[in-house]
Amino acid sequence: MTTSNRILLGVNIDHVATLRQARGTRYPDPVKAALDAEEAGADGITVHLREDRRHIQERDILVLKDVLQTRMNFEMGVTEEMMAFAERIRPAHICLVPETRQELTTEGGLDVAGQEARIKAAVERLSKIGSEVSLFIDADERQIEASRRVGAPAIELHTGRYADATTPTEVAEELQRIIDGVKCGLNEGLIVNAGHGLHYHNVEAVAAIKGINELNIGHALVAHALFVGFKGAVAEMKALILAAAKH
Ligand SMILES: CC(=O)[C@@H](O)[C@H](O)COP(=O)(O)O
Ligand SMILES: NCC(=O)COP(=O)(O)O
Repeated sequence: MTTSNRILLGVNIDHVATLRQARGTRYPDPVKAALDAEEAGADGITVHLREDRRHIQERDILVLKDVLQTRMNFEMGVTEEMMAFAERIRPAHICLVPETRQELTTEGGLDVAGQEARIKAAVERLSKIGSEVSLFIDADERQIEASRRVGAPAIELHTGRYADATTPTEVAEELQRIIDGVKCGLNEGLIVNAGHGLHYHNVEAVAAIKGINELNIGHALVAHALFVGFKGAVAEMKALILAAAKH
């Protein structure tokens, strides 16, 4: 079991593309954001090619594939279209996420326990291209155990419920759920990442959990970048999580 204090920051650039797609312009370019993020200390770049293409486009992924200095974490729904695209791109990391067309954002984790055969087949197929496959799941023992059974080397715990919690009791309960999930994942021999809805005001408690490998953060960084620039936003977040992880 790993319990090191080292923690990585994966910068999700989806919402740079959201702004571009709002007007159908060529700017702002998520590729530039990715390169700035790397300069500011990002350990990896996360992109979610949604089925409805509301933000990231194929072009973004193709260019990123050629220019990234770090590594790409490609988030995708479990569909034949995405599987074929991933096989073409061969990203270092792939995170399988649940997707419904109408959702505002990713609501809840992938139901691995409820569709083990389908997810196992996807993990096997994507592992063959050399990608490290991760499953975006709720911090739920049943889902974590199923993730190990289907052969995924990594999981990403969905921190959205923690981020959305409003009362101190609710925040403490949701944080505890993540702490227990990390412990369970490590006991199952999995690499444990976390993300969704993390912000400058709520990230420290999660970064302080021993054994988390990487936090994936996007929306809050893009929002803060409006005021301090993308490099500044990433550098601030990186400093915050490294300091929290040291304690
Ligand atoms: C899976 C995940 O948590 C991110 O990819 C997130 O989904 C990106 O933002 P949207 O959900 O708004 O597309
Ligand atoms: N997988 C979570 C992610 O990449 C970033 O989510 P958010 O910070 O944009 O909510």
